[in-house]
Amino acid sequence: MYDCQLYLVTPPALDPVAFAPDLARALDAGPVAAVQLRLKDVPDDTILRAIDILRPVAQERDVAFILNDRPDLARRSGCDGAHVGGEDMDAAAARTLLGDQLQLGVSCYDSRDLAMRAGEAGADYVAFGAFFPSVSKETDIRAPVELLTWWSAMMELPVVAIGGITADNCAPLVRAGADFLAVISAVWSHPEGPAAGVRAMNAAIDAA
Ligand SMILES: Cc1ncc(COP(=O)(O)OP(=O)(O)O)c(N)n1
Ligand SMILES: Cc1ncsc1CCOP(=O)(O)O
Repeated sequence: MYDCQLYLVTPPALDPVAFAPDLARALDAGPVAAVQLRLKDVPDDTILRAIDILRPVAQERDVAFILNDRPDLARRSGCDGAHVGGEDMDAAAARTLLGDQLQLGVSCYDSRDLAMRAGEAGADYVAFGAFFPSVSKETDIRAPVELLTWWSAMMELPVVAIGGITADNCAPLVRAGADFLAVISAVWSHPEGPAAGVRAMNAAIDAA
């Protein structure tokens, strides 16, 4: 059995009030290690309102609540951490904004160099991807599975795999040493609903 856990990233353009019961049902179908709130191109007060509504749903279930892109807002709103990528800020700047206590995740795409530097700058996990074509985010990057093998053989720091991951294609990522599988559509667009999506992903992780 591999030690790999599910990491949920929220779907785009969500209404937090309508989404909260879906999130609760998905987490109750767990285990889920973390939820990342990922809202793009919206004002700060929209992000803060979504945090107010959704953060307790995760934290009451002992699921870490991570904010995408905005370590500054994460720190002042009770989130457990923030996730940043190359277009947001570098890992050291994010660590400074978060302080010592909150978790920092850093997107490293398919770059070994970015990952090494993120680790040195105080990341709590590095993320590689996209591993497969994603309907949720356009990207030409295709991270090879060997990146996970290389990282996990060499480093203690946890590694997240993201991008087009489904119950049908995740086994090689689990076997290659991914500590977390981050998904959007495999859960939120599952034909039988998000709880079924969580159950299918966890069954596939267990079967890997
Ligand atoms: C867990 C995780 N990994 C990677 C990403 C992608 O982050 P980024 O490259 O900053 O792109 P956006 O998500 O901001 O579009 C992520 N969000 N989460
Ligand atoms: C945020 C992000 N970064 C790389 S791919 C991706 C989207 C992941 O969503 P999905 O699991 O639907 O491919």
